[in-house]
Amino acid sequence: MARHQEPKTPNTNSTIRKKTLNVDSPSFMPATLPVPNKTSAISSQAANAAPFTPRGLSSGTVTPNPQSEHPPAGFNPAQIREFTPQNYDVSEPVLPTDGSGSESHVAYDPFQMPGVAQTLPTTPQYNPYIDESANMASNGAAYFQTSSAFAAPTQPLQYHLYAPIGPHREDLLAYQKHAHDFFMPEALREDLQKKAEATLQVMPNSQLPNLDTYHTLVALDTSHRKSATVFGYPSWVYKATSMKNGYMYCLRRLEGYRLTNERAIRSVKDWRRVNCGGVVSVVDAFTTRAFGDSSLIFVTNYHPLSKTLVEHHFTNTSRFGNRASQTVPEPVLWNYIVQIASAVKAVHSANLAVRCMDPSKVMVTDKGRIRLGACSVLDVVQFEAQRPLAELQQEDFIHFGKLILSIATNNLSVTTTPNLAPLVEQLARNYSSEFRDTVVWLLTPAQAPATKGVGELLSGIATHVVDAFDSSLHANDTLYSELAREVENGRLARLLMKLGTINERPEYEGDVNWSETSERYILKLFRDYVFHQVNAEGRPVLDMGHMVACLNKLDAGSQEKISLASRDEQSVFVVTYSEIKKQVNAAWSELQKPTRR
Ligand SMILES: Nc1ncnc2c1ncn2[C@@H]1O[C@H](COP(=O)(O)OP(=O)(O)OP(=O)(O)O)[C@@H](O)[C@H]1O
Repeated sequence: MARHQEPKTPNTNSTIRKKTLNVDSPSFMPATLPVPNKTSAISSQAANAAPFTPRGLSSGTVTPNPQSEHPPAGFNPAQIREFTPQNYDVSEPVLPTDGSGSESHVAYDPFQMPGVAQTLPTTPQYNPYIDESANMASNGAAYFQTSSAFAAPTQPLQYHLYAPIGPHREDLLAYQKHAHDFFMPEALREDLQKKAEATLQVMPNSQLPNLDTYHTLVALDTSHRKSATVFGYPSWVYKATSMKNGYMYCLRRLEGYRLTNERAIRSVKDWRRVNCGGVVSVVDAFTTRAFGDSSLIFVTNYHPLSKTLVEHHFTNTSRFGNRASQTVPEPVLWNYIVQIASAVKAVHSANLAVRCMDPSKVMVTDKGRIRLGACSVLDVVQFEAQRPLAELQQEDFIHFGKLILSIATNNLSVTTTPNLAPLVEQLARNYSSEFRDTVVWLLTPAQAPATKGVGELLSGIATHVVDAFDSSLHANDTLYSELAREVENGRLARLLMKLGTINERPEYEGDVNWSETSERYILKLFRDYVFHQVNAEGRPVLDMGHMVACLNKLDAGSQEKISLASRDEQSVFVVTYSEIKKQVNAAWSELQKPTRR
């Protein structure tokens, strides 16, 4: 532990002797304030305690002497209920900025909106952010514009109040907060971290070649068995890094494919126009001999840790934790139907056809989120067939129906079953007639010359589209609230980095006591105040809410005062967050200075 030196000229308001500082320490109440009339409730200890009168508030020097102010033995401020907590002490005196030391008792209500105050035009409001407003006048004008249309003066944003953005389901009281209320939910954080890890994963001693501008290939196939049923060629899937931009992409390799017509591969560029949340975006296609054969490569967006519908519903345990059951719930299937219908709409509007909707080529990229994963492949591979677009688009509805039927009946051979009637009948056991009718509609070809359109499908399932839209709005709200919480993290991280470079610095420009002297000493005590407090039993206070609140107030430079006790408990400095902020910035600037020669 570092030695403690008393500062030579600390920038403080007052100094008193004090026994213990803990998180419940009350703010001092100047003797001139009216004493609350609570005689019946006052404890004997509090009644006997000498009223604290701050001395030399404006002197700015430390005089650790006053024996008369030493509290009686056994004095425990934590037991005194009558003291007002430090946060937003409405009776806290406001020190004049001229440093005269005289006190004026302007009641400050931080929740009083200026526009609401009746007496506003005549009574000057105490502005706790006076420093910030000065700064904003110079460099924040673009962000905090004052509209002359409103008569009431605007107040700067109260950063440290840390407003939680709703909607909130739980009706919790203000104090009912846990550490996780301040941070991202564990499940979401874990999911994002796992995805980042998967994205950055590399294969040591990989024998896989570099392809065109793609390097660091990692195989994504979990089985070594390859069937050619879907595309007519065995296919392999890799994750790769682009040399051009450093992003990861998914490469699908069709083994043994020989390109005979250049126009076949050019058809892929039409797929770049399709921008839909239900389709894995197609980026490029090229041929290569890097694998020792003639292979066709499709480049698509990479969705880390995604699974195919087969892996998700037809294997024992899915990535999202639920045991794959024999019957997939109907709401899940409606959700799939809505998402695929939206994808089909986007593809058909781009004058293309999906063509491949095999369950092994539809990706589950997140909980309840699916994407068509192998678009454009059959356009190239079956280019020579030159089938009319209208015919392919009509066929999409049948592929769609077979996909849903396959998941609903837990049967992977639907695509090769000639007679689907028994499987359709099976739907009646577990699903509504509306669901069954929708599947039948998809599977039944239109009587020529009539054609089916995706608009017709969407109006038929409109109520389910609205349900899916509503749950999407809820999911969006939830993520937005999470985002709002995380917004604060960047500021706190910067502040912690600054404090980390200053606190306990072993040496600066030959001065081994640099971090312990002058205003840096206050920063050391501030760190103790934020992170090293103990409760009445001497146990560490691990209240993250306290830490987050302190750092936010420091970042905002609040005028709220706190008392910082020296480690030997002989001195206490009463300082505002605003002063500590100036000290952090001063020490940080000093560290940034060029080296003295
Ligand atoms: N765009 C993508 N982003 C991330 N992972 C993907 C992407 N496309 C496919 N994958 C993953 O690659 C793996 C292999 O995909 P593939 O299409 O080969 O499925 P498969 O079940 O092996 O089918 P088949 O037997 O027809 O090859 C799957 O786990 C799938 O989740």
